[in-house]
Amino acid sequence: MPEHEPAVPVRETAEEIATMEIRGAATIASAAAEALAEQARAAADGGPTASDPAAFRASMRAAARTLRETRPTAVSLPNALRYVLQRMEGDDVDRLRRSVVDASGAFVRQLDRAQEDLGRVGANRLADGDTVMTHCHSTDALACIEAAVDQGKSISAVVKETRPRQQGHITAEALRDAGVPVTLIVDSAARRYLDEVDHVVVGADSIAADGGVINKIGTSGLAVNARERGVPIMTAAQTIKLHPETLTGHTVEIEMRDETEVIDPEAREEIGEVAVENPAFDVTPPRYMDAIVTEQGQFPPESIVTLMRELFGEGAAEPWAEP
Ligand SMILES: O=P(O)(O)OC[C@H]1O[C@H](OP(=O)(O)O)[C@H](O)[C@@H]1O
Repeated sequence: MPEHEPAVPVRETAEEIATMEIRGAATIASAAAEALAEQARAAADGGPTASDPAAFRASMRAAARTLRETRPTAVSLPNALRYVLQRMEGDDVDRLRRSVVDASGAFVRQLDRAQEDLGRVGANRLADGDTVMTHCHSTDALACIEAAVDQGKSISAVVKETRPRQQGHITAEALRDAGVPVTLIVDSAARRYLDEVDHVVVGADSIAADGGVINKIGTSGLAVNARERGVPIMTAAQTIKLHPETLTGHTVEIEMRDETEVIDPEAREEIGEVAVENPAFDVTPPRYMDAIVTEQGQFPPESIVTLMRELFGEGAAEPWAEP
């Protein structure tokens, strides 16, 4: 089987995911599904892949591998690739192309619907007059707060800036646009402000079979503090965040990012011989999380395995693997 260089839009999307120009687990998933549709169009358009179904399929698998290799932690990415590639079918290139483009469109529509549905579920947990605390920027978490506002509830927010990349700024802007009064704080002020907060709402990049929540670094400390203060904490996560490989004992790889996100080169030079580490995510044990809110309703973290089995079976196929 010849090596296939993915089409330009796939390489561009992969680069944007790796550099976090495209970021957030749900956004990464829809960008990856759309990139596969672009690959299908390009592969059907010319060259050996346009007339050879086997070459077309191989080019789709190669594109999926390129996208898969960008970032390791958010399972929404491989789940998106699986969804599209498992629906690739047909004996000729035209049918194959159509099946990929249709599956990609269906995936993205499903993603949007799921976010709307989970938003309503999460909103039901919030009461009029509540103050919520957020961590990082999660479109699933925002959907819950925005749905509560749409239900006519008055909600305020304490937004953690979320070092090192300060995605909290994106959350602050989004909430401000939704008419939510926002107080932006540094991460280390979170415990102090928990006394003024009714709910903590976070997203997830992956959810493990034991109910462990893998989310932006700092989530686990926030959850432990919230429990100590008696503030309920929920994770808003569409079911594409469920990590099927954890059903068979695999752990979720935590992405380690570059030290330049933590410290600028000049300060680094001055500090000299010390190690700098930059894990992007951590794991919150299920006992510190009150609920996982999905488009299928809310679940105690320990029971999420039942939903995972129902949706993903016992394993996780890798339809992008080389034959
Ligand atoms: O899918 P949605 O809810 O938008 O985001 C889920 C999570 O993805 C983000 O990761 P990163 O910023 O890509 O590292 C954050 O950890 C956020 O909580």
